[in-house]
Amino acid sequence: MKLIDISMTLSKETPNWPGDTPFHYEIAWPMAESGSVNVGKIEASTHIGTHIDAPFHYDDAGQKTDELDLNRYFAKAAVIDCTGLSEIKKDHINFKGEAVTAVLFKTCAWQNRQVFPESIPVLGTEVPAYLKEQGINLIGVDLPSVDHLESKELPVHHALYAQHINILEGIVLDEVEAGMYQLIAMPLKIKGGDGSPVRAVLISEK
Ligand SMILES: N[C@@H](CC(=O)c1ccccc1NC=O)C(=O)O
Ligand SMILES: [Zn+2]
Ligand SMILES: [Zn+2]
Repeated sequence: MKLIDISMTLSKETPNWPGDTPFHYEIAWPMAESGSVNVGKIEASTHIGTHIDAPFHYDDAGQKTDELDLNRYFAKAAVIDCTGLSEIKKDHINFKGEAVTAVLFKTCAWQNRQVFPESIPVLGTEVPAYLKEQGINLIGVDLPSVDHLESKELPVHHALYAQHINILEGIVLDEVEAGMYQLIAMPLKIKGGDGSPVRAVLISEK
């Protein structure tokens, strides 16, 4: 069994959404003071690095992070190569496989993870309904958002939500071949949360 880590490293270099809270880690209580242990503390946006959006992120009445169904984040996943596309259309989504519930889009459009990208590819408006028909309840992107970065209406977030499809963002798929995998990307159990960083991994089916 081969585990493939598809998570971003969290550090002060991890780019945050413009204006949002950057990642910060420090040792709040060093061994020299506590006498026995180093104890760290962290501060960050819940939308930093590799993370999931809880529906509460885009709907006041939506599910919170601690209310999410974890089965969605332990899923048979198809990685689809969309490298070079500026809009991902229904026709690009061709996976074969039984019981696939997650689709991960490999765009390779966010190459330098030290900086926030200027523009990113997005999903076509017909894609969410099509994915729902295929039994998909989670999508993942190797990008900081599923919508255009300057969008305030977040039409793709809402179109996915209308089809009860959850969102995973900021995965790293550069070295991952298109194909079938088992995905594990568990959110933290943050009470009332709007999202959560995750440690996302794939297990190769080969
Ligand atoms: N939709 C993005 C985050 C996002 O839109 C955002 C994050 C922090 C501050 C503002 C944001 N969006 C709109 O102004 C995401 O899900 O990570
Ligand atoms: Zn997010
Ligand atoms: Zn999002």
